[in-house]
Amino acid sequence: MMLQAAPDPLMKVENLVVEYSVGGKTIHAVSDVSLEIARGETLGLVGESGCGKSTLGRAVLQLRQAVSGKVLFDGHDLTTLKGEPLRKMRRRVQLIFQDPIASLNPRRRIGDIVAEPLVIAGVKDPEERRRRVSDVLSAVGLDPALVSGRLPHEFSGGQCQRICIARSLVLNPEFVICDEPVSALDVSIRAQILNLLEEMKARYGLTLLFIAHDLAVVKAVSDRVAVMYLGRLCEVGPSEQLFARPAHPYTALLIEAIPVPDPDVRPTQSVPVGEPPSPIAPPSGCRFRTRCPRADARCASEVPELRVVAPGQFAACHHPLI
Ligand SMILES: Nc1ncnc2c1ncn2[C@@H]1O[C@H](COP(=O)(O)OP(=O)(O)OP(=O)(O)O)[C@@H](O)[C@H]1O
Repeated sequence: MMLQAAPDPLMKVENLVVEYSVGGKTIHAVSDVSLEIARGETLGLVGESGCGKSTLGRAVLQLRQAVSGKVLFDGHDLTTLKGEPLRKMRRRVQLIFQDPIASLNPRRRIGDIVAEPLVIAGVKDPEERRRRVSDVLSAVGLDPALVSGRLPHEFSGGQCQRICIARSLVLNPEFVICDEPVSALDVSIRAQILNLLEEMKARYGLTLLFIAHDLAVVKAVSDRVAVMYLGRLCEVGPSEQLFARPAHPYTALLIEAIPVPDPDVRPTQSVPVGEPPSPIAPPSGCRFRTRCPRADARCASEVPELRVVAPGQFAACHHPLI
């Protein structure tokens, strides 16, 4: 089923399937995922490590080829574009990575790093490049005169993430995929970077796909949230509504496991017991059934489709909680 987020979504993923082949075996990383992201929206994508979040993000950007399915950006199917038309489209879609320090070339100066997308995009006038780099560095809270001539190792993790954000915004993209943008950072500066992303979103009119395993972070920034388990979506809905009344047992367990700031209050339940099954041989029917307290025979034989459980909220579960 298609999940209608807006009459004219900026990004639309249809029945996307992405697999890896390792040692003759197939890893089912993303299986039949459909999603829509409205213009100006932040969609949070959550799930345990290895559930396919990054693979989905990379497949959206065409950094990983999908086995099947479509990725429609502003009406254009990116999976069918090649060469210059794809490069043109890609400039409108950018990615911010988890590890800011590792994603900056240690031998290049900050000014050149941030200017690189402009060079690749063919902005030939050095004066224009300097102006755009200076504008975007100021926007992310760095002084262009002080930082442009320096090397990445002279900056902290938080400052490096600011530089990465500047680099991703220098071409004025419309859509940005933030893949765990704060998980490698010190807890004390995570809020600053999240605030910066919010500010940049407003200033540049961005639409964001925000990938994270940390539900508290996703809750803070997302308009809607999509929950992924072992390559499939299990629930999608407006953020506040989904956190207040989760429908999928997996979402409920993830929410119950969010650490509470008060040390005397312990989470009532931990993240689902045990490790997720292997994506090489995912369980039949509902992939969550082997760890689900509500599973029965039907869950083993029938793949649950995403169905409406409340206005704007969808869950792929035979026994939803609401
Ligand atoms: N390049 C690759 N080659 C083979 N298998 C891969 C590759 N990248 C990811 N995988 C596998 O695909 C599955 C999905 O991985 P992915 O990194 O997309 O998940 P994730 O939810 O983003 O996890 P994490 O938060 O740990 O990055 C995992 O089983 C992973 O081991």
